[in-house]
Amino acid sequence: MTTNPTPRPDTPAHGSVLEVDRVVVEYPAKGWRTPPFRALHGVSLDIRAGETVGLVGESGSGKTTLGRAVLGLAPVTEGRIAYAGRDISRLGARERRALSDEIQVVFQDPYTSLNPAMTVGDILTEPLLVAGVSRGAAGERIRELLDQVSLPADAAHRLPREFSGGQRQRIAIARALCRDPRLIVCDEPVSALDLSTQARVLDLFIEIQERTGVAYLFITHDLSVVRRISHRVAVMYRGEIVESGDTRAVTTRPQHVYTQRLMLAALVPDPDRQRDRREQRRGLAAAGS
Ligand SMILES: Nc1ncnc2c1ncn2[C@@H]1O[C@H](COP(=O)(O)OP(=O)(O)OP(=O)(O)O)[C@@H](O)[C@H]1O
Repeated sequence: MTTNPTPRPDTPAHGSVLEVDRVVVEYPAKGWRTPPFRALHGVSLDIRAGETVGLVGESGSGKTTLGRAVLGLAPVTEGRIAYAGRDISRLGARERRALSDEIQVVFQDPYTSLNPAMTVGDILTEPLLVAGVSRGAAGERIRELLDQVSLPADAAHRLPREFSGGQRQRIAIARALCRDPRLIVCDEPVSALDLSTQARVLDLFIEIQERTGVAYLFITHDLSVVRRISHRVAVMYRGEIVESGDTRAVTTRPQHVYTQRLMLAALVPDPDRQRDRREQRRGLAAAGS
């Protein structure tokens, strides 16, 4: 991250919002000759109220699968996932829908996660009406939500395609906030954004958390993002959490050989990121001139 090096506050000392206890996820076999694919091998993790836990690891290590298991979108074969002390590992569709007041998601791609045919107002109204909020109260809430994510009130009348990637991600965040969730699964929510937009959207996540006390399971492959946003970090490798702890400790003194490799890989300059940084520096120079 380029801006705002302020460290995250201390880990909040509240009870667990989410407890993942030795969870195994197996995806069904593709054919009768192949066995089911075990994507998670007994993963344990907890997230406290108001806390951000970053989940890092290489592609295919199981980060999204864990997020999907929390959301009830991947089958929990063994183990238990508890939300506020209640087992949510194997809920029926109706119970799961009721839980969407409490657990929400922001996906990676702001270009596909919003219905292109709906105005922003309709996108935000839908979950409110489903929750039984009146149209009048929904209108008021939408103005409040747009203000919270720093979008103008007239955004409600426009379509997603009329917004930039960063603005679309703000709309997705507003949608996630509609029903005051206590936990948001954020699956690579800034990966599709350029560096300066990433920094602003991360600041928005942090500001919302400080105001509402929402907790984040923050999935990312980017260590600079995890350092910026997470109180604690868990490192995944081949379906297991191989190391976890305070972000600063894990990222400055990694103990597991895989985490050490991940840190070393992050030091190798990435041509796309260098180009981003050059463009950002040019933009800042132009703005200052
Ligand atoms: N629906 C599915 N059916 C079968 N296998 C799957 C399914 N979804 C994911 N997998 C497999 O599970 C493993 C973990 O995938 P997952 O998407 O959770 O990893 P990830 O760490 O999030 O990767 P990325 O960073 O690339 O998104 C991979 O081997 C993947 O191929």
